[in-house]
Amino acid sequence: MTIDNIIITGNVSEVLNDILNKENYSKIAVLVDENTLAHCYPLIKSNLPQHTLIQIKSGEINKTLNTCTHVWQELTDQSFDRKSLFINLGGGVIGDLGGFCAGTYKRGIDFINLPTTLLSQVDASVGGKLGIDFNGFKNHIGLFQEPKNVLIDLNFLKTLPEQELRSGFAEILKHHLIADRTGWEGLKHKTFEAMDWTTSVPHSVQIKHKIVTEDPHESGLRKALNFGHTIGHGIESYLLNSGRAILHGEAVAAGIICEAYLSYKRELITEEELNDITQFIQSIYEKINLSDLDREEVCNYLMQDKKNRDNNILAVLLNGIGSVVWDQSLDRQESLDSLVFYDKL
Ligand SMILES: NC(=O)c1ccc[n+]([C@@H]2O[C@H](COP(=O)([O-])OP(=O)(O)OC[C@H]3O[C@@H](n4cnc5c(N)ncnc54)[C@H](O)[C@@H]3O)[C@@H](O)[C@H]2O)c1
Ligand SMILES: O=C(O)C(=O)C[C@@H](O)[C@H](O)[C@H](O)COP(=O)(O)O
Ligand SMILES: [Zn+2]
Repeated sequence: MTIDNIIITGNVSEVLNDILNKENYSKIAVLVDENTLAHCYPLIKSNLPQHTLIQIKSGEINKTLNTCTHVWQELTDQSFDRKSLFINLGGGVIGDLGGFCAGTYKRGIDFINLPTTLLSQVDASVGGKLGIDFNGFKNHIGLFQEPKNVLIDLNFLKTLPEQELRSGFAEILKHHLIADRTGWEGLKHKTFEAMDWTTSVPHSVQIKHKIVTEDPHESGLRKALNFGHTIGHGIESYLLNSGRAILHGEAVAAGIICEAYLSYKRELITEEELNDITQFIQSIYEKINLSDLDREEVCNYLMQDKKNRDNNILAVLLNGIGSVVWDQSLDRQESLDSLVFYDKL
């Protein structure tokens, strides 16, 4: 299946080779971490023309400027010029950071995303949001720039740990809640084990692609994709910076419960809809334990959310299932209340 520059294939190596044969890149770099080097690189290696491997350490904790410096240094040492190509072979951390490095090196060189996690296949590789964390704030420094191509191959998922699959599933769930009411009605009765990635990956890619095509730079509609992320990023950032890191999707799942609760409090969804969402998420994700003090700390992080304006926290809430409203002003007490609701589940 192909949507614009996104190709879903069962043979990523061949498709990549075809693309490279049509271009005349001066040099090629492939960015990996230790896991994608071991599990994903073997799937593309034999068909790749001469290239340089650049390796970084895995994990959100390394999505930082220091890691970028290492990448830019390698490109510079090996005289990569503006006709070079950068290939991101990995999950969302590799895609966000590698895309940021490529998009800024000599003011930008082409890059191709080969997403290897469920989360990056259904979300992070699509839409050109690139960046790194700074001073502990998520994606604080970055830019919008589209990859030349996104090549999605479900074969990569065969080696992905189950916890990572569950994390990626949170973004699939988000896509249903913000844009597909009918799909949610079917999904909510399923177990995680019954999920079929061959249908749900293209479905999610279609939803995300449609939104980012309409509003690439997040002036309005694209904020829908941030549902669950106001509180979710607060939880993720706080726990990362206090040495208790959890996965992005795990934080987003908790954020979805909190923001669904806020939607219910504003009478935007019914109690039954809220219950369906919380029960479904509770059946898939372990509860994140947050003390009173932790919840206060999480709320401090909300002040740096990129959707804010004039020091107002502006969240995205559900407006019925399958639809959202954005720029919804949120005060600290409401945010705390939503975290208390989550805690009491
Ligand atoms: N740009 C966007 O639109 C966007 C969207 C959603 C999330 N994100 C970002 O994406 C990041 C999370 O991405 P992620 O969940 O892919 O995490 P990740 O990139 O950290 O990858 C998860 C883990 O799986 C390993 N791995 C990757 N592919 C593998 C494979 N096929 N087999 C075995 N191990 C493999 C990685 O080495 C890593 O340890 C966060 O930083 C988040 O902010 C960005
Ligand atoms: O693509 C988008 O737009 C999203 O918001 C997708 C999110 O799942 C993703 O986590 C994104 O990186 C969050 O963006 P941010 O602007 O809140 O950092
Ligand atoms: Zn996300």
